[in-house]
Amino acid sequence: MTLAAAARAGAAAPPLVRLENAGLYRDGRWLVRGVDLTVARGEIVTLIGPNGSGKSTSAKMALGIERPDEGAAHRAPGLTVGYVPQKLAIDWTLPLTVDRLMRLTGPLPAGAAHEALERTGVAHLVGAEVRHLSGGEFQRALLARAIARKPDLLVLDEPVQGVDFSGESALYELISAIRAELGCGILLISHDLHVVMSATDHVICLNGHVCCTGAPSAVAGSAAYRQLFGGRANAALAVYEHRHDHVHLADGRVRHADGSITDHCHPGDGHHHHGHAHAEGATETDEAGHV
Ligand SMILES: Nc1ncnc2c1ncn2[C@@H]1O[C@H](COP(=O)(O)OP(=O)(O)OP(=O)(O)O)[C@@H](O)[C@H]1O
Repeated sequence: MTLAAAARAGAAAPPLVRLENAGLYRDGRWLVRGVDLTVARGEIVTLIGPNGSGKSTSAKMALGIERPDEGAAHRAPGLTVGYVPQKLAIDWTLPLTVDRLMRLTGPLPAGAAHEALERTGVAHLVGAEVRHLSGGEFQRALLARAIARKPDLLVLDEPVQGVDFSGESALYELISAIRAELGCGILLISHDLHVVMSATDHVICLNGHVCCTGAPSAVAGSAAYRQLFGGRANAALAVYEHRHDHVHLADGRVRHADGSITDHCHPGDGHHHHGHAHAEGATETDEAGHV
């Protein structure tokens, strides 16, 4: 049964794509190994990890661009995919309009290019030269190109690169809205831990292998994740610590949101307004595991 037929029949959505213990071996080494991931319709799954940790490689195995040397990659029959690659092989010295960019990989139904460009907010740039676009406009044009055929699965490799901070959140909001409208699944690769952690359903943290995986709050609280990202992890973690307005220090004392340190904390002492996490023997750095 095709995906569309399954949806019409109201059948439980099968995974759009699944990697099982997948690994890719090149030039005498494993680029990545042991990757398990599943993306279902309506779900945003995010791959995070340092440079060279195998994020793009894993996405390419999921897409079928690279074939795993061990493990397996499964895609739903008839799956349609929209892909925003991290790098585009474009000759920037040649003229290329946005309209032409939309059709580089094949013809589009009448109106589809306009509709997609409209959805991503850059329809007015249809005749513009791609090389003249700002970072944000370019990413929106690439996103339009990826959604123009209304894919079942969107694979977005660093979709906010070259976009400033305020533009980033607008773009992530747009991506979430598109997920809801198209009902597609999204496999997202991102460096923006802070934003990603609040925008995704499931996080897979890679470092040549799966270092940790789960709901964003669980991954953010894991020691492996914090070791990998250090200070940046703490910033991302702040998203999940909004209920925590104090920290239990290793020596048993309590540091409050206003910076003051007391021997104990009491619900009525005015320092905090919500419940708090008592972490047995927890230090400042692993307290988040108790969110
Ligand atoms: N086709 C290939 N042949 C050989 N090595 C490759 C190939 N593709 C990627 N690599 C290497 O595999 C490793 C993982 O690359 P990958 O692009 O998956 O990392 P990434 O996590 O997406 O990194 P980044 O955040 O820098 O984009 C890197 O060391 C890269 O140089």
